[in-house]
Amino acid sequence: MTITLAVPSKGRLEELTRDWFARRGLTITRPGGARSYLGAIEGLPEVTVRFFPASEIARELIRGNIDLGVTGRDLIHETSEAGPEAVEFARDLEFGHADVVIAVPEAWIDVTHMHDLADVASDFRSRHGRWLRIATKYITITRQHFAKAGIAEYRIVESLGATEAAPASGVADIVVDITSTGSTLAANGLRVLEDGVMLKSEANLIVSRTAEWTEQRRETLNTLLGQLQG
Ligand SMILES: Nc1ncnc2c1ncn2[C@@H]1O[C@H](COP(=O)(O)OP(=O)(O)OP(=O)(O)O)[C@@H](O)[C@H]1O
Ligand SMILES: O=P(O)(O)OC[C@H]1O[C@H](OP(=O)(O)OP(=O)(O)O)[C@H](O)[C@@H]1O
Repeated sequence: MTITLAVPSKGRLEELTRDWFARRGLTITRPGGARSYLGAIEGLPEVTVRFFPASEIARELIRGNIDLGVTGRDLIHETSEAGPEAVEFARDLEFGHADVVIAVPEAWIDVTHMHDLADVASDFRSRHGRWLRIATKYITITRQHFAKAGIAEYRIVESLGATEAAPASGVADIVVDITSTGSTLAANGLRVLEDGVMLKSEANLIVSRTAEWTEQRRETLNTLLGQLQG
């Protein structure tokens, strides 16, 4: 029985995913070229490969529309609070490492930890006449983390790109974003809080728990996972 494997269609994860499979003897082909969204694995006709953006892979795994896929752990957590329960993280692929972090302007010298930020947030409105603004595309993760930290006095400014520029341009006060080398944050005069790592992420081979797993389809999955061992 056929199962569907979703592979990132572009960006940093695409080539690394193909390399990872190739090192385990499995060649992912894309016969229609870079604009085609359908592929295959040589020698495994029961696996259909589909190419999607990494964020769509997360969404469709959670919904059960695809059976397994490669995407970043952060995107599963961000897509829905229930995301992590809807999937099984089957293999850490050991690339795409990055942390979702809270960063503040370097000039905020007294703000080094979340409890300092809580103080800033609670005073912000009386001092500045508005709520503390957080620029991010990680809305779900931010809400969850701030709720756990007991911080409710803030506003999210949704950012779809160049998040780190938001404080300097006056669009927001602080940011929640993904970082690996830290150079983008540093270049924009931002510093990660000492307890400001909200999530550690990496590329992962992820199995949907909500897909329809008949015995035969589970067998195909196990054959594929067996080939990817080691
Ligand atoms: N600097 C980085 N270093 C390593 N991994 C990163 C970095 N930035 C993002 N990632 C990871 O890459 C994945 C996102 O890939 P990509 O940006 O291709 O996503 P996408 O949803 O396809 O993109 P787009 O937003 O352009 O549609 C996420 O899982 C994220 O954790
Ligand atoms: O900590 P760093 O190594 O500086 O990486 C962080 C940056 O990477 C991502 O952006 P993007 O997808 O544009 O990646 P790019 O910076 O690699 O182009 C992310 O949104 C950060 O802006």
